[in-house]
Amino acid sequence: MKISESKEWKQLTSHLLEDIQGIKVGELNDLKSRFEDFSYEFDDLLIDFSKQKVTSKTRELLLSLAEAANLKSSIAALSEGKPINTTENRPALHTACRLPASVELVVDQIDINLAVQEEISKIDKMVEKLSNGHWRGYSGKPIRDIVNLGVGGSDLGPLLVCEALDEFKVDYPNNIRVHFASTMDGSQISDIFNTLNPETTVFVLVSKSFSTIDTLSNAASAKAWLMSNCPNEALVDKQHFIGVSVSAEKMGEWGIHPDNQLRLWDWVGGRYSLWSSVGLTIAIKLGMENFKLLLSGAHSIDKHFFETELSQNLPVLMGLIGVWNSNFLGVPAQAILPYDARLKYLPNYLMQLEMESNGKSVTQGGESIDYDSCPVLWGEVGPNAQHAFYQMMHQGTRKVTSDFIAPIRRFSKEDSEHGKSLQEQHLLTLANCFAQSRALMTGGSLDELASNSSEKKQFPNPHKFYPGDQTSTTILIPELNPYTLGQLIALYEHKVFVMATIWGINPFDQWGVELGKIMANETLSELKNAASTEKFDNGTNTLINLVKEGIGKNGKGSNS
Ligand SMILES: O=P(O)(O)OC[C@H]1O[C@H](O)[C@H](O)[C@@H](O)[C@@H]1O
Repeated sequence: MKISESKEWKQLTSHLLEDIQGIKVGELNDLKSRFEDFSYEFDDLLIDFSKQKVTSKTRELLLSLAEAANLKSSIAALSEGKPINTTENRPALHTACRLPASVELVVDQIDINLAVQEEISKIDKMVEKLSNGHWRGYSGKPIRDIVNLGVGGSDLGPLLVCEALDEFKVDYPNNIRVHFASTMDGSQISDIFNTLNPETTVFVLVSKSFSTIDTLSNAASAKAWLMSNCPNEALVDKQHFIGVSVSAEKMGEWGIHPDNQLRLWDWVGGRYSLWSSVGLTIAIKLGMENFKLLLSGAHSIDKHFFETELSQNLPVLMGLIGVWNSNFLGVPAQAILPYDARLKYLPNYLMQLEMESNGKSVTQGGESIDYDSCPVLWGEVGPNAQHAFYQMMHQGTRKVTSDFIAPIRRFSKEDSEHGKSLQEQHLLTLANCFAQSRALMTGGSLDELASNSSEKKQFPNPHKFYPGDQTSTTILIPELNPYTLGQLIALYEHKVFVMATIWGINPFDQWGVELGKIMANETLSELKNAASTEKFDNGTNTLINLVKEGIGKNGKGSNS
């Protein structure tokens, strides 16, 4: 039975019609105990749902929906390593990558934490060798630059963490820096070639499958760059390339030396993999201690998710409210708004996490669903987004729900003038964060606000009127550090799982990305073929033929 046919789903629909429709979220927030009733804490992390359009009854009915969808047993299946990724017949065990070393996790009679810990020691050794200057390039100089070549899940997680925690980077004597190149178009990798020294650069080829053309094409260019400086391929491979993949065979075929291979398992999904050897660049930049703190922050959320009753379980509540917004309130979009520029890659990271996991329209059993799944997610650092797309959120026609994310503490108190000024800037940022969620909720008229009058005008200027009634969740972390960032990311991972479970879909496969890859291969052979093509649709054929004919080569828009 589809979840939309359940009694609990129907009760939510009736609740919407009878109790919620016509109510504005701002009216709910007028109740004195609102914050107390709808905010939750775990460790020092606080989630405030008071600006969501939910009442106690909504919460109660959503929790019943979770029971009806067997959420509890699904959470147990996730934690125990049952093969819940049914289309690929394997477990989803990213949580195993952040287990404390002393804990056993036996799956199919094997303690998989042994394999995890073995890989962590290999990472540790590599970090040590790089940091003490013993890893040397072809000319004997110590390595200074590490370039992560990967895309999607093999790029976004390490990129997010390395950028967000830059202040925690290790001050190596040889001043090691990490860089990222993901796009197949060559722009990023050519910047790397223009700025780094081949003698002191190591490339980390991160690809779970080791067959992703984006990464392999960047890797091929990297090898060509190195070999134009040192024609000894074996030496280049040994001193300048590390591989991270499920397939030792493919890494070997490419030329990755066995000592430089880090292992990944098919039970770690790409977009859930930053906790594994995929996080090598994180460990290099932040050091092993911080990498382990990141893992333990995530593990604290795993324990909370696996062990806490549904009504007090943060990812469960986040997921259920997400379902309520998508399926009952009909909110099609979700904005991710970190009020801290260090989290600038969080929106991109969550776009992949949520939309690649839950952007599906069939159940685990292959049946079409008759309700919406993943909303459209997008985002930007909040203060910048205020000057860009908030206009649409305040006065556009679309419903949007937002996550406002901010650290409570930022700059430590310093007596210097600029220290005080930075403190002020942090307060200014928090003020904007809280004001924007309030403004989205209450709306109002600019004229009335400007005149400080509580009197409502009968005909407010429509251009200066804000309808309000946009919902949001506020997530506050005490401060941004490896532990709290681990918590934040794990929170979202489990929220995605909760939503998938309610919708009955598999969040761990991504068949939707395959068709385009096949078509790109066919298109490439046509582009390379000198004769004009008629193989595809008229529009596509024309685009291909235009490129072959070199249209626009001598016009004003060309400088080649
Ligand atoms: O790690 P790889 O096998 O190279 O995959 C890299 C990425 O590309 C795929 O097409 C998927 O869309 C992503 O889920 C994946 O993270």
